[in-house]
Amino acid sequence: MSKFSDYNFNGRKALVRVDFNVPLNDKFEITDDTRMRAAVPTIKKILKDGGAVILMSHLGRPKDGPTDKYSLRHLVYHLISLLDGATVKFAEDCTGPVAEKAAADLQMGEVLLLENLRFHKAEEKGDASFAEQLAKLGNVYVNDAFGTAHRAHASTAVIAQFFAQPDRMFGLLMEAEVSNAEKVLNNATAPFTAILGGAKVSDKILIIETLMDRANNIIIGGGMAYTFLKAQGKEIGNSLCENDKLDLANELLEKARTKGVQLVLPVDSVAADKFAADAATQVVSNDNIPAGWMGLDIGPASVALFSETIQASKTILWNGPMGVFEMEAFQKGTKGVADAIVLATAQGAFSLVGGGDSVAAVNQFGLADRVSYVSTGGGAMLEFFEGKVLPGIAAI
Ligand SMILES: Nc1ncnc2c1ncn2[C@@H]1O[C@H](COP(=O)(O)OP(=O)(O)O)[C@@H](O)[C@H]1O
Ligand SMILES: O=C(OP(=O)(O)O)[C@H](O)COP(=O)(O)O
Repeated sequence: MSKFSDYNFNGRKALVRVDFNVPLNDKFEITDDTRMRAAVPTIKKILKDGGAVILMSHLGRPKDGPTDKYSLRHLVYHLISLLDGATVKFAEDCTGPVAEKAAADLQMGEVLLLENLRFHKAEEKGDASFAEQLAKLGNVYVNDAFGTAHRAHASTAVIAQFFAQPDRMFGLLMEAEVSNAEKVLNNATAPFTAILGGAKVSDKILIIETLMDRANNIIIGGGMAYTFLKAQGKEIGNSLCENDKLDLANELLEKARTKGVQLVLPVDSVAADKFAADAATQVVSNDNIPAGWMGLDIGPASVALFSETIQASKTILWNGPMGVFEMEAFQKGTKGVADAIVLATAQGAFSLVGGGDSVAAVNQFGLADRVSYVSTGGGAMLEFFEGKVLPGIAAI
């Protein structure tokens, strides 16, 4: 496999898959640019060599084609500033005549950002002819999207077959992420605690079973917890829940018991009467969320319970906020868990925090430099720790 730093991009148009799936607020402002900053060294090296860069990414999970909310156009000005004023052009589509003309007109030293790949259903389907159309835009392929390496999509995995060696490779971010994750995986000291939360329940619940082979403790908070609580017969009101995963949740609770893995669930929640920053709130025990209310954060007793396990751990892996930390009323749980991880780290534990929103939370609290490693990948990092070869890595 060719090594990115040894490759000379002079005169070449590099098609670079990045993960620019950054959080945006309702004014389309970027609230955390970690993933963009993390891709800058790769982009700069190609430009410095005398090459041109064509960036491909997804943003969010658009369901019905092009929508302004999910347009990568919102990222252009910030990208220009991160690249010290380099020329950044934008193509309104990632394939077809618009993209082809923009790529053909692109000059060496310039950057072209393509519109959201997921505006085409073919991307997530891993459609080979869509991948081939993307591949035609450049003459070398660089995968720097660690955060999306667990997806077998057209731009992350299928596209690689259209580039022969040495014209396909990982970028600097992907190299660094994989090497760090390998180091942690091979040197993890017990007790090993995985902390899961967030809102991508149907995806990430599937990871728990394999994680049980590695982790001594699995803490489950955030939106992920309520499927487990409901499976235990608790009243969760309108909290986030995957009703078709209730049996799986019960099986996982049973497997944890059999394997001697401590699966820790929240004991209380900050319940809200609506999903809004100005909602009425109350702290309730988790068997008692009133009908019509929803758990939007873990409560103080849960923070204390989780902190105890975290502080007794030597290796800590965290993906998924404990609540809707974007709203002030629901950020105490995430902050409390972050504080416990920082304390454990100061006492010698190795802590790895990953995922677009989890990293945004840690940055928001000013704690990013007090954990051992911040990863751009959430689901990707978890699947790596399951021992899987991620499709984006295998394809290269
Ligand atoms: N109890 C909850 N109910 C609804 N959403 C939640 C809850 N707890 C956390 N979230 C949301 O989960 C989102 C992050 O989930 P996810 O994408 O899985 O994390 P990451 O991006 O770190 O991998 C955040 O936007 C947060 O508001
Ligand atoms: O944000 C991401 O993953 P994460 O929420 O697990 O950190 C990646 O950009 C992948 O996005 P996806 O989960 O919509 O495929």
